[in-house]
Amino acid sequence: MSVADEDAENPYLRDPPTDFASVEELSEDEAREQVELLREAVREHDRRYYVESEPLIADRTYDALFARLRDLEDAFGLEHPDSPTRSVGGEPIEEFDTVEHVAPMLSIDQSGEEEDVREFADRVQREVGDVDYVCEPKFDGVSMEFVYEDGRLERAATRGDGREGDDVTRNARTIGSVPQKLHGDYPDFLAVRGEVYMPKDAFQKHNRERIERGEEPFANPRNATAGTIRQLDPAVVADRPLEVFFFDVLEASDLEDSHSAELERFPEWGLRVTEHVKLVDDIDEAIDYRDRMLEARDDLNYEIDGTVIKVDARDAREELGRTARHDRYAFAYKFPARAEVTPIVDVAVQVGRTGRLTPVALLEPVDVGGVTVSRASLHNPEEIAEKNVGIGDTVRVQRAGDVIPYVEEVVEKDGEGHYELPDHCPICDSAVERDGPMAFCTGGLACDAQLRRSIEYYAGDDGLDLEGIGEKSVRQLVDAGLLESVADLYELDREDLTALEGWGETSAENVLDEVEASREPPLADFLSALGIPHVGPTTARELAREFGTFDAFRETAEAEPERLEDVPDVGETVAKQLHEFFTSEANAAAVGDLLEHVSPQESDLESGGDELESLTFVFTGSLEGVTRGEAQETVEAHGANATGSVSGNTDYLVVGENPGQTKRDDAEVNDVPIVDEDEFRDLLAEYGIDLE
Ligand SMILES: NC(=O)c1ccc[n+]([C@@H]2O[C@H](COP(=O)([O-])OP(=O)(O)OC[C@H]3O[C@@H](n4cnc5c(N)ncnc54)[C@H](O)[C@@H]3O)[C@@H](O)[C@H]2O)c1
Ligand SMILES: [Zn+2]
Repeated sequence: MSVADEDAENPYLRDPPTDFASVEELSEDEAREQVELLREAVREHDRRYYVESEPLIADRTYDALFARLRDLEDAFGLEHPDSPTRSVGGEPIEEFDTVEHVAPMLSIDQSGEEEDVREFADRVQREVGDVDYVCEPKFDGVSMEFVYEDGRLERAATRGDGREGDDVTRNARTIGSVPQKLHGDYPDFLAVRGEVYMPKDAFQKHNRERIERGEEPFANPRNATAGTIRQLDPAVVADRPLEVFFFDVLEASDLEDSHSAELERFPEWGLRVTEHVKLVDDIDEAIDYRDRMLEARDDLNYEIDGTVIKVDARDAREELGRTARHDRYAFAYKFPARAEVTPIVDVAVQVGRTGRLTPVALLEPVDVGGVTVSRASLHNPEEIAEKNVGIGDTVRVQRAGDVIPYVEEVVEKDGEGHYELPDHCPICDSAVERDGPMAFCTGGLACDAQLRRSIEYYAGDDGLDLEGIGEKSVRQLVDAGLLESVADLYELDREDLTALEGWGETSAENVLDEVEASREPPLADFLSALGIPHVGPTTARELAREFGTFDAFRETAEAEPERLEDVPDVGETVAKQLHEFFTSEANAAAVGDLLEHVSPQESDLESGGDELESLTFVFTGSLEGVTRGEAQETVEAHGANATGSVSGNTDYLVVGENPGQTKRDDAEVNDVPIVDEDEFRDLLAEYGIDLE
């Protein structure tokens, strides 16, 4: 079954409900059915959360689904050993060796309600009498096992499914606070549990760099940590600031008789422990502790999502035992979600393709409409001034549709005045100029950010769609000095490419083939690929239809821009943009360079009929008799759309030699028919269209 089918049937995958009718209102059959769907959905959420580090839903929502599943299983006697309520989420992933843990690494029973905490304490009291509790922050990071033999770090593994995890020892060795060797009088054998995390300030700094480099920032420090610890290249891990707090002994050749005594020895051995550990002698104090930590939360340099209350004495712990999912001696008292209102920690500046600077607020992670966000757009300097937003202010964050969240208003003003954009570009240091409400870097293609984005755009979906040339490879090529202009794409050679890290013969060959095949692009694609502001694929198609050749179009744009306004989609602003683009010396030179390598074809968009109207095609890989561009042009000439990426609206994915994997995956997911070149030709023939 494909994911698309699952989505249609399973209501608990995307935007699931969090309120449920009481379990008594369900018939047994209904309960069974809901349990099945919930299990399937929870497994999928576990996979996305633990394996992909890209959850689909907010933690609160997940918790609600999980609680519902458990309630139904309890109420209708539907417990089953394979249910996700009976295990710890997160299958190990293939790229790492799988290792079995010294002792099971379980989850913790948890709730945000005081009454549940008291119920936990009552049960402990009933089973083992009065106890002391150790209270600790509940770190929101990635749980790991560390095994020391004769004081040496032998192994570090992720929690995985609780029994087996991924061996990430090489990565863990790059974390400064993970000792390679223990000090003092350590036990011969020691397996400890710790939480690896990214400190908040380092997270914001790292996200800031990602934003400024044009990469997708991480949603929150936990995702950043999970994504980092599973990096295959330890050098990448070493580059990212991770830390660890150790918080439990899993097993040791020599054990103290209480958890607190154990924790006291950790620092002697060189194992880092939070200073916030507190030993208390009743549950009221443990509840007070949580309330105090909730207040202290924003002042800590690490994310915590609650506190953990643990029975201190080892014999009482053992008597309490464990379920398949959690140890019964501990309980997590969770914090409420931070909602929509949050402080701005810093501002990063993103430089776009046209040099436009977009200030992005870096936030304390906050829940907005069920999704954790840690950055929000501030749009432009004028808006910042109007809203009077500054670093340190507490703001309300909103999301509109799927676009990135934005800062709506200041709720609490911390200082005076508002954030001012730098007067030099953070990437290339050229002067920044204001144009109306917006600010631009004047560096042009001398600005690495603009250069990279222009190349990405040229090679992207709205441009010539060169597979294998994306954000990551462009950065690599620009950093290596191989691309100083878009036109340099056509000067790449095999030796340059294979010398780059991570490039093999095949990937180099594929990229060179793609570039080679793009030398005679359809005019519309070429116009769109130039990345002229306001000229996307649709407008480009209209322009191509109107002018037929690149030269005819350019001459008009240079000399008679008013005439451009006759073209559908083109108004005064766009006409002016086009005129400015082609009369700018830098752009004229860049286009001139490109035209040394590329000859846009004369457009024959007018010539066809509308036989294929309402169909959308996507092409991948190289076709035999024609270039991909020509095939696109042909279907477009007959009224169809040709787009760069597969979605639910795509009708056919046409697959040639060396096709891209992403498009095929997307087609599978969206149930889009995949056809090869012959089938494609047959299809056209049915409409009386011949592909030359
Ligand atoms: N959004 C989603 O789709 C999704 C999917 C799966 C899980 N989740 C979220 O993950 C959480 C459940 O995951 P979990 O099973 O890892 O539980 P958890 O992370 O909430 O709690 C258990 C973990 O707490 C950690 N921990 C931190 N500080 C600790 C301390 N001082 N002492 C002991 N342990 C400490 C341990 O490493 C342990 O792995 C829930 O909050 C759930 O919402 C979300
Ligand atoms: Zn710049």
